[in-house]
Amino acid sequence: MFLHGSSFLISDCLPARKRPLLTLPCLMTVAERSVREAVMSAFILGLDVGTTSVKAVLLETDSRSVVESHALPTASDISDNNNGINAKEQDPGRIVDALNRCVGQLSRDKLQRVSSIGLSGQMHGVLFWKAKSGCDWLNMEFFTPRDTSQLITWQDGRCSSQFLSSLPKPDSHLSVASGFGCATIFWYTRNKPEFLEDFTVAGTIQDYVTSMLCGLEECVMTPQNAASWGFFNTTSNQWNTNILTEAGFPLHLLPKCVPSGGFAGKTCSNWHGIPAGTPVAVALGDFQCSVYSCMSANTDAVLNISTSAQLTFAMPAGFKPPDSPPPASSIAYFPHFNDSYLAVAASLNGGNVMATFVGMLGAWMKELGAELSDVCLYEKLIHCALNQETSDLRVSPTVLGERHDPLCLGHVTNISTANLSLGHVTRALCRGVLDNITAMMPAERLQQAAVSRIVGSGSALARNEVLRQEVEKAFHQPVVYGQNADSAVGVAMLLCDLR
Ligand SMILES: Nc1ncnc2c1ncn2[C@@H]1O[C@H](COP(=O)(O)OP(=O)(O)O)[C@@H](O)[C@H]1O
Ligand SMILES: O=C(CO)[C@@H](O)[C@H](O)[C@H](O)[C@H](O)COP(=O)(O)O
Repeated sequence: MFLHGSSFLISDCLPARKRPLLTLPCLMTVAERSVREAVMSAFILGLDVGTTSVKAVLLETDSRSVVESHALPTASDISDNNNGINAKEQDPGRIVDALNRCVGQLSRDKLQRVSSIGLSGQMHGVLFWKAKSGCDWLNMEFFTPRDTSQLITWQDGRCSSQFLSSLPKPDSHLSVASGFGCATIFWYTRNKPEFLEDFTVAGTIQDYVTSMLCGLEECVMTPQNAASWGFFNTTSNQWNTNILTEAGFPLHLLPKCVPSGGFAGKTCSNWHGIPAGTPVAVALGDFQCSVYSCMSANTDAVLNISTSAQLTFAMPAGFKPPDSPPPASSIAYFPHFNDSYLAVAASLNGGNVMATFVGMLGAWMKELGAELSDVCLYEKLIHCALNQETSDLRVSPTVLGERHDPLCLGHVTNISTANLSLGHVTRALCRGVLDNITAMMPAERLQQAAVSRIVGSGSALARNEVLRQEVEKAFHQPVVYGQNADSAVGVAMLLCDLR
């Protein structure tokens, strides 16, 4: 299997016939490879700070191929702080610890020849920190967070529909939802203003890591991540400062916007062998980077399923989004690269639905006096569902609601005595994830956009054959799986292409 202790190789997650072509070094003998590496220039380090796991890849610049990759779960969810507000927070200490361990697993000799670092990560969320004391650098080798808040993630549900409707109308084509940085800051301003007094800077988790690596006292952010916070106009690439000021928003917490592909600074210290002074790009969105890694034609649609799920296609060059968002639309237009846009059905319910089911079963078993690890549960559930090719059980798995319809939570229908096995339930759950996202982005929209192929990406898809089978049933178009389907690869490829 693909698990090595608690870590896994990204390429190992794909079935053998679909494995990425990360093989250039394998075609060479060890001797040829060391000679080549000795004279070879450099590697780009691509990092993705995801909701469930962090990933690190080394991309060889001359061949533009991935030569090493690792992923590690962050196990950073905080479960005991709910206080009835439907909070979803993560511990940045655990995230940075997983990132340090993940980078530390890459070959040190290659890390010493990293020429630039690119980060992507989970969008929408917000972390607060103190400008001068956001982290401690230990032994001038790695850093740990110091004066920071928890990360309030994109899954956070504290902003009710009523609260959101009390906010000013943004000057943006993107509406604001719970879990969006600006909505969360508004929530603190109105419900717990003293909390904000402890902090001077805010950003996404990937922006925080970038700032700490570069020793910055401010936060710099790309339009990709700024758009995901809300109250940002992607045509002017500016925050809605007038609207926000009038509404009493703490403007000093807004990051400085820098174009996607730009650099934030240089590493302020040696980091796992990467020399101090290595350029670090401003962090990008994981969604855009996963698309960059695997969309090879503008007739491709990309279906990424990691913790969340996105089905997306590229809008034609020159597309300009409307001035304001269409009401309750399940499709949004997110900035990609070079003034282009992606039309996306961004579902809050992707691989996390399966993870919730696994978590629920694990908890039930514990209460009943039996224990099985999550890895074991995934394996058994997938096995059972592979033996149950179809099911008449219907699972609508929107346990987090959706941004366009937050109150539509999950439900199960058509339950009979004959469809209650684990195989039926898992099969129906996986089908439900696909039914939901294809309802958000109907087949006609894909046809109108002349989409001729679906490219599947994301490790929830790569690690779950039942989900892949349901993908293949859900679309008229042929489905292929991304060769280098991962945000960490995407951000490294982008930096390589920008050289
Ligand atoms: N052992 C496993 N077997 C199959 N699927 C898994 C396993 N562990 C996690 N997953 C799936 O992978 C998802 C997380 O994917 P990942 O790429 O790590 O997320 P992210 O990029 O959001 O951090 C989980 O929500 C779950 O559906
Ligand atoms: O909601 C959107 C875009 O609007 C998501 O696509 C965006 O990628 C967010 O980063 C995800 O929700 C989190 O990403 P992941 O950890 O599930 O990969």
